[in-house]
Amino acid sequence: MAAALRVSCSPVAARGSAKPSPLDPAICQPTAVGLSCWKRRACGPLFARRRCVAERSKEDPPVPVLAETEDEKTQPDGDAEVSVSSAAVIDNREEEEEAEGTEEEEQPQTRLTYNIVFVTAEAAPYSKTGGLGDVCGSLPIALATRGHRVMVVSPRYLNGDSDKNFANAVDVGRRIKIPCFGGEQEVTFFHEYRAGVDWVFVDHFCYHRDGNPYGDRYGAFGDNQFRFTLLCYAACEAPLVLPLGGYIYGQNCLFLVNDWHASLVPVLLGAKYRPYGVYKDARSILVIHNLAHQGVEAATTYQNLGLPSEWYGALEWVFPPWARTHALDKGEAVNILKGAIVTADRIVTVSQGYSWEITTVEGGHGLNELLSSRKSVLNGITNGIDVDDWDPASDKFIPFHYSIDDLSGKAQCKAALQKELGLAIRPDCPLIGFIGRLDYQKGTDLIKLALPELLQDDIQFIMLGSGDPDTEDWMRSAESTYREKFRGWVGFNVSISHRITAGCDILLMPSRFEPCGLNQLYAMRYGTVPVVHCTGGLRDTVEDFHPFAEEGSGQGSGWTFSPLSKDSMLGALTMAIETFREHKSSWEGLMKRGMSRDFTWDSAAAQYEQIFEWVFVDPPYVG
Ligand SMILES: Nc1ncnc2c1ncn2[C@@H]1O[C@H](COP(=O)(O)OP(=O)(O)O[C@H]2O[C@H](CO)[C@@H](O)[C@H](O)[C@H]2O)[C@@H](O)[C@H]1O
Repeated sequence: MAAALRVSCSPVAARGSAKPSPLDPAICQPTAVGLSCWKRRACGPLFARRRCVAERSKEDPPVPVLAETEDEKTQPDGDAEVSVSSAAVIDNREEEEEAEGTEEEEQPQTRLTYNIVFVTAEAAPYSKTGGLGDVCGSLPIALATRGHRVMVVSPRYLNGDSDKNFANAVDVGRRIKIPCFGGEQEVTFFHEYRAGVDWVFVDHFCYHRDGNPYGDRYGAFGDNQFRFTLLCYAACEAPLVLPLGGYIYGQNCLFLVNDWHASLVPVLLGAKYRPYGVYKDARSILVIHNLAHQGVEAATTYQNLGLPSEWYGALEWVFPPWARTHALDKGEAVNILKGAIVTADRIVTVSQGYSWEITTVEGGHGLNELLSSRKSVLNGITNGIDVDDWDPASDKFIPFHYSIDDLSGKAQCKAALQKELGLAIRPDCPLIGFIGRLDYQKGTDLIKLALPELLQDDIQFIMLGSGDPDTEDWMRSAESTYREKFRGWVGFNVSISHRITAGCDILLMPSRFEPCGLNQLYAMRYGTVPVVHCTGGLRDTVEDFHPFAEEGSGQGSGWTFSPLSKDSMLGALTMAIETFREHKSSWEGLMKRGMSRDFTWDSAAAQYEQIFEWVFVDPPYVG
C-alpha cells in the first residue's frame, strides 16, 4: 500500500530528462487519429470503417519509425519494402471485407468503436498453453466483428513445431531498437490479417527456442523478464509505427494488457510517452487472468527495464519477513503485475466472483489491499468461448457429431474414447475426465488423494495434463496400478482434449482457485456434466442441480462442492454418479440445460464495451 501511495505522489516522470532515449516519443511526430474517427456512422460498420480509413489518410501521415536500424536508414527503398507487405495485407483485408459485406445486415451494432491493442504472451491458434491463449485468440475477433479496429501483439515463438503457426505472417519491414537490459535490442514485426483482426508478432531471437512460451522441461526460462519487457516496448510502438492495411492505429488507442507479461505497458505509457505528449488520450485496461503469476524479480533488475528511476515505486515490492530467505534479506523486489495494477486506467478480471476474491486475503496473492484500493475501477466479466471451435455438431477432432436435439452421437463419442484409451467399452459405466495444467491451482493433489477411494466404485477416469513433473510421474504410475479404470495422458494435446470433452459423462475441476475456467464451459456445451470446486468463475458458471425445482423438471447444470476437501469432492462425485446411473431423465435434463447455455463471446464483448466507455470518462494515469 505504501508503495502505491508513493507512486501516485511521484512527479511526472522523466520530464526534462536530459537525454531522450531512442524510444523517446519526443522525437515522434504526434498524430491526430481521433476516437471520433471510429465512431459508428449510420451507414454501418464496414462503410464507416472504409470512410474513416480514407479520412485518416488525408489527415495523418504515418508516424516515422522512432529508432530505425542502420539498414533502413541507408536503404532508400525502405518504405517501398513496407508498402509491398502492406499492399498484400490490404488485398487480403478487402477480400475479407467483401465477403463480410454480404452479411452486413447481421453485424451487431455498437455505439462507439475503438482502436484496440491487445498485448498478450499467448494468442491461439498461434500460441497457447492454456486459457489465456484461448481468450486472446477469440475475444479480439468478437470485438472486431462488432466494429472495432483490433490489433493483437504477441511474440513470434519459433521452436520447430510452432513455426507453421506463423506461416501466413509477413515481415512488415519495420525495425525498432528498444533501450533496455544495458543495450539496444532490435525487434521486428510480422503481421497477419485474419478474421478482421491484425495479428502482430514481435520477432526477436529470444523467442526462438525449444519449449513453450514460458519455459521448457528444466523449468521457467531465466530471461522471461527480458522477453516480456521487449514485448511491452514493442506493443507500445506498434500502433505508432506499423502501417497495417496501409494505416497506423495512431495514439488514441485502448490497450488491453493481459496478465503480468504485458503489465509494463501502462507503466511505459505513463513513464515514457505521456510526459512527451504521446498517448496522452490513450487508455489502458489490465485484464487479470491469473493473479498467481506476477513477474516478481530481484529489485536490482529494475535498472534493466529502461524506466526512469523515479518510477521505481510503481513496481516496488517488499516481501513480508516470513517470506525472506535470510536475516539480511530485505525482501526488496520488483513486481511487474503490481505496476499495472497501480497504473492501468481500469482493471478487469475474467469473472465477477474472481474480481471479489482477489480483494480478499485468501485470494489476493499479497495484492489484495492494493486491489481493494482500486475497487472503483475493478470489474469482472465472465469469459466466453469460441463456439465454432467448440461445437459438438461440427468439431473436427471428434469422431461423431451431435446436438441438443439428437444426443446419440455423444454415446458414440464415449464408446470411441473408451476404445481409443483401451478401456472397456461400457455405455453404463460413468466416465469421468480431467483436463488441465498440472499445477497447484488445479487441485490435482486432491485427485491424487481421492483416487484410490473413487476407483473402488465402478467408474472409469481419464486425466489429460502436463506440468508438474511429480504429478506427471504419478499419472503414469496410477495408470499401471489401475489398468482397468484409469488413464493418465501426459502432454498437451488439443485434439484429445476435444475427444475427452465429448466422450466423458462428467468433467471434474477441483481447482483451488479459478479466475474463470474454460473447461467447464466447453464441457457444458458438449453435454458433459461439470463437478467443480465452488470458487471464482466455476461458482459463477456452474449452477447446482436441484432435481425438484421447476415443478419437478429440475434445474442446474452440474455440482459445485465446498470446502475443497477429499470428502466434499467425493460427495459431489457420488451424487453425480448416482444420478447418471439411476435417474436417466434427470441426467438428460442436466446435459441439455448445460448445452443450451449461451457462452458466446458476443455477450462478454458487449460488457467489455461498457468498460471501454467508462475508461474514457476519467483522465488517464499520468503518475
Ligand atoms: N494438456 C492439455 N492438452 C490440451 N489442452 C489443454 C491441456 N491443458 C489445458 N488445456 C486447455 O487449456 C485451456 C485451459 O483453460 P483454463 O481456463 O481452464 O485454464 P488456465 O488456468 O490455463 O487459464 C487462466 O486464464 C483463463 C482465461 O481467462 C481462465 O479461464 C482461467 O481461470 C485462468 O486460470 C483449455 O482450453 C484447455 O482445454
